[in-house]
Amino acid sequence: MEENNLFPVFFKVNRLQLLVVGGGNIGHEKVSAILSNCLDANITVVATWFLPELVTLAKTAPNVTLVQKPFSCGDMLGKDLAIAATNDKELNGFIWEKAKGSRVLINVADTPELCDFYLGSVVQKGNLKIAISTNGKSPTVAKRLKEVLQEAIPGSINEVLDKLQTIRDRLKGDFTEKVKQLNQITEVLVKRD
Ligand SMILES: C[C@@]1(CC(=O)O)C2=NC(=C\c3[nH]c(c(CCC(=O)O)c3CC(=O)O)Cc3[nH]c(c(CC(=O)O)c3CCC(=O)O)/C=C3\N/C(=C\2)[C@@H](CCC(=O)O)[C@]3(C)CC(=O)O)/[C@H]1CCC(=O)O
Ligand SMILES: NC(=O)c1ccc[n+]([C@@H]2O[C@H](COP(=O)([O-])OP(=O)(O)OC[C@H]3O[C@@H](n4cnc5c(N)ncnc54)[C@H](O)[C@@H]3O)[C@@H](O)[C@H]2O)c1
Repeated sequence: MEENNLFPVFFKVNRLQLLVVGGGNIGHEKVSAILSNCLDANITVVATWFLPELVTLAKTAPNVTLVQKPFSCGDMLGKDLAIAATNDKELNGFIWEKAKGSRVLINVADTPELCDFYLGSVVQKGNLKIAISTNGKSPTVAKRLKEVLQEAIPGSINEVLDKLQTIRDRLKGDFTEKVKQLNQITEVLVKRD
């Protein structure tokens, strides 16, 4: 079996600078996926034309800038993450080269082998967030699994998290003692009878 070496992390995209090149279906899909997690994400979208839905969406987000022009190397300046989502594979490869030259992490939407990271399918229940990846095998399965988990996890999980945070802040004792107590309190979450 092929190895799955992906290491999941959760980015604070309102503290990073993102570049998306391409404003068609995929550019729109990626920007919309980011904004549904963080409406104040900092995103510059560079494209020769934009899908009207993306123009409408950008108006709802305070830190999204649409720049209508062909991609140029300077667009990579000061960026932390980039997504190449144009319909030109050769151009996407060129954007990848520029990102690597600037040490910017990049996702090339049509070429998983060139991706430093994948976008995940995201389950959200208040403060709980679960990101799903199929190692690029089937984003559709990731989407379906998201639907299953979204249904299965009760909305009350957010209250549980809030209460646990209060308890966590109140607990006295050294670190080991706190961890022991938190594990005892949360044992019910995994108990089967
Ligand atoms: C999870 C999600 C996040 C997001 O984008 O928001 C996501 N794709 C989603 C949906 C989706 N994408 C595609 C379909 C159509 C059916 C199909 O082709 O399967 C559907 C389903 C649909 O839309 O119903 C087509 C597609 N996707 C990629 C390629 C290129 C290739 O594989 O070569 C092609 C073919 C292009 C072509 O043929 O032209 C590549 C990638 N897509 C990824 C993520 C990364 C791997 C994630 C993983 O490890 O599982 C990766 C590798 C890179 C990346 O984009 O980060 C999002 C779920 C949204 C949700 O949760 O609702
Ligand atoms: N990762 C995924 O989830 C996924 C899913 C489906 C398709 N894809 C792939 O993604 C690619 C994009 O597909 P699409 O449907 O969004 O295409 P599209 O035709 O809808 O949009 C293309 C975009 O690229 C821009 N563009 C083209 N040349 C440019 C340049 N020189 N500078 C700046 N912008 C430029 C256009 O202005 C436009 O906004 C395709 O290769 C497709 O196979 C990826």
